Amino acid sequence: MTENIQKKIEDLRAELHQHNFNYYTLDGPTISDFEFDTLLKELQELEAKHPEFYDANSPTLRVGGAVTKNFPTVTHQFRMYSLDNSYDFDDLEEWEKRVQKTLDEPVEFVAELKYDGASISILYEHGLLKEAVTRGDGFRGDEITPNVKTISDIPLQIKGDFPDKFYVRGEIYLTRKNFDKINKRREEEGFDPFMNPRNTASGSLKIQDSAEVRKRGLSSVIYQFISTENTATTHWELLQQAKSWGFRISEQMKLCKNLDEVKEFITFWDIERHRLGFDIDGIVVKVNSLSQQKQLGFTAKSPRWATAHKFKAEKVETELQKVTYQVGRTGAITPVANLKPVLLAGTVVKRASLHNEDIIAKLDLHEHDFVFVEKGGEIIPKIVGVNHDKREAGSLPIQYIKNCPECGTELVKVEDQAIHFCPNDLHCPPQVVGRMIHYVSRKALNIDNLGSETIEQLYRAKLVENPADFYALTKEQLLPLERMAERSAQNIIEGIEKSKEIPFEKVLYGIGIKHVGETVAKKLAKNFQSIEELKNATADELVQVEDIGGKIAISITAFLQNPENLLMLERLKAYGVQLEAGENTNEVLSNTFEGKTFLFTGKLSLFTRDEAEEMVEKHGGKNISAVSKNLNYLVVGEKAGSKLKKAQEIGTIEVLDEQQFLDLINK
Ligand SMILES: NC(=O)c1ccc[n+]([C@@H]2O[C@H](COP(=O)([O-])OP(=O)(O)OC[C@H]3O[C@@H](n4cnc5c(N)ncnc54)[C@H](O)[C@@H]3O)[C@@H](O)[C@H]2O)c1
Ligand SMILES: [Zn+2]
Repeated sequence: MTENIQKKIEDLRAELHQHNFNYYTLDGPTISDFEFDTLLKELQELEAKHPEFYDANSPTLRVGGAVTKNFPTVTHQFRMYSLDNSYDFDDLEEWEKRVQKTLDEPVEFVAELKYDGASISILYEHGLLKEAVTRGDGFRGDEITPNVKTISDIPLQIKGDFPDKFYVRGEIYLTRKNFDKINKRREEEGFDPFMNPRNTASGSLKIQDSAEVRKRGLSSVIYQFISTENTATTHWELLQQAKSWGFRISEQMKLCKNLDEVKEFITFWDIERHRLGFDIDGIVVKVNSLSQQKQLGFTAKSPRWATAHKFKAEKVETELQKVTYQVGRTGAITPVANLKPVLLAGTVVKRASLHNEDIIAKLDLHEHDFVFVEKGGEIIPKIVGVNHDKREAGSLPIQYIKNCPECGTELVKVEDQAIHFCPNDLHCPPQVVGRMIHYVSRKALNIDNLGSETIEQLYRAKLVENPADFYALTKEQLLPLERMAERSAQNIIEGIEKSKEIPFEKVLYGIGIKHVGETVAKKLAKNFQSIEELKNATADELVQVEDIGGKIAISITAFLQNPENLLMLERLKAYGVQLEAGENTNEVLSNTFEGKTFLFTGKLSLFTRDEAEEMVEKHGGKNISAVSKNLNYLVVGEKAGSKLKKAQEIGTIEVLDEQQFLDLINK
């Protein structure tokens, strides 16, 4: 019997460790928070009954995250804790009773939204942002200062009368609007969309390139202020002070005289949260008085002076009417469940994404099943289960389609992805239209008077089939289109004409080579002076360029070998579109570095990474992206990590500091 219990405890610990890893390190949880919390609670109860199986490493006693090898590790001066949580009011009342019992005096609470993102601790010294660190394992975290500095509502310097040294703690999160924007861009660039704002926010903070982090549009909210100086006596006041010094605090906090007021706040936001522009997963309740907080103290994992009341994802049952399939502009197929309309989380839901074939199989979905639909962290509702009791005898399992619903081409399934694609990228209607929409988009050829609707009309009227056709359009052809006025037709023609001045790198992005996003296009244009040069490059040569891996290289060569694409490029060139780099983007100053490869790592202080790479190129060298035997020089800034170690192991790579690099140029 005890053996069984010990095994049960150990299995639960192992399982929870794995989920922590999926959630914190991979940003890809495989179960819902509710399921996770239920397992954790089960373990907690078993451990309480069986103290003989105590283990300091148990997930019940430790914060779930970890430090990574990708950033410098920093030890927290003040530990970062987790929060006890629960899904019902009984537990909240229990918590209040314990608090009252310890304090034996009136207690005030602050109720706050529990923002669903990633926590951060930021150190300020003399009013300047000094260091930003993730929670990690609670004792030590990843130092991600450059990434946090890109977040626009986090002040780099503050004004007022504040302690010389203090920490603010807060949550970094993504608004739904910015989350949608990111996914739209990913779709345009041929990547899978991200799952939900929380994982995307957390993942964004771990990107190595802070310019890329900036593009994500992260937000912050500060919910704790820590210093050794006493500037206030309550948590509430501290936050108001923080606000006056320039920090963003939540607009929805409430000071509560008693638990009933807390409950009111919780009940209100359980409904109203759907109208916020961001995700919350519950309400945090804190004891307001700082001296009372001190008296209450901490358990191994959480403060006793705070607790979280979490919201359950709403779940409803409805009937599956049929499964249809959408073809995206990149050719990706998305199965969609069409549902009998049902009210869920404040909106009427008629459709739910089924993501891919594997998910349909895992659900074992049959025609006309009654399904459970949930709106959790994801924006789009998802089907989480089937009510087997209501399944009609003899109903058939859903069969995934074999051919493209738009053009009939047989679908392909990419090896390492669960998704099906229509490979007919040049003639499948949504893909043809998608490519033209991409071509005129702001970051490509920027023909802003030409909207997607007009492009669809032009395509239906058989006036355009690929970007080169735009340049043959006349005003007379545009005028008969629906809702087309003389003036807008004129603007479109002028916009098309003006796009001939758009530089090569943007054209490269615009022609829609799969996996060639903005950054890759820039790198390509830097390394290859014209489309001709690019055509002549082999896949091996392409992968020498930083940021270009095998998958991208193959996609580029395939694109540039296709006769239809070549014809389109010929025509674009004939119309005067820039298919060569302009002058002096790549002037060569010397050939000092000819045949030599460089890589920069760590925090650079004499120049930025972009400047450094440009210097290498201007002196005839090449930048590569990984440490290998092909690398000649590794230039290291402050806090260089794994790349330096690897270079030292290889042994043939010369390691330079920034000054030595400059000296090398001048030699
Ligand atoms: N689905 C999974 O596989 C999986 C795995 C691990 C963890 N989880 C989820 O994460 C939870 C554990 O994570 P945790 O330790 O970060 O606890 P938590 O997320 O439940 O609570 C602590 C965190 O809340 C955040 N927070 C947001 N608003 C706040 C506010 N106003 N005041 C204070 N803190 C605020 C802070 O970042 C803090 O670190 C689990 O209970 C589970 O729900 C899920
Ligand atoms: Zn198709």
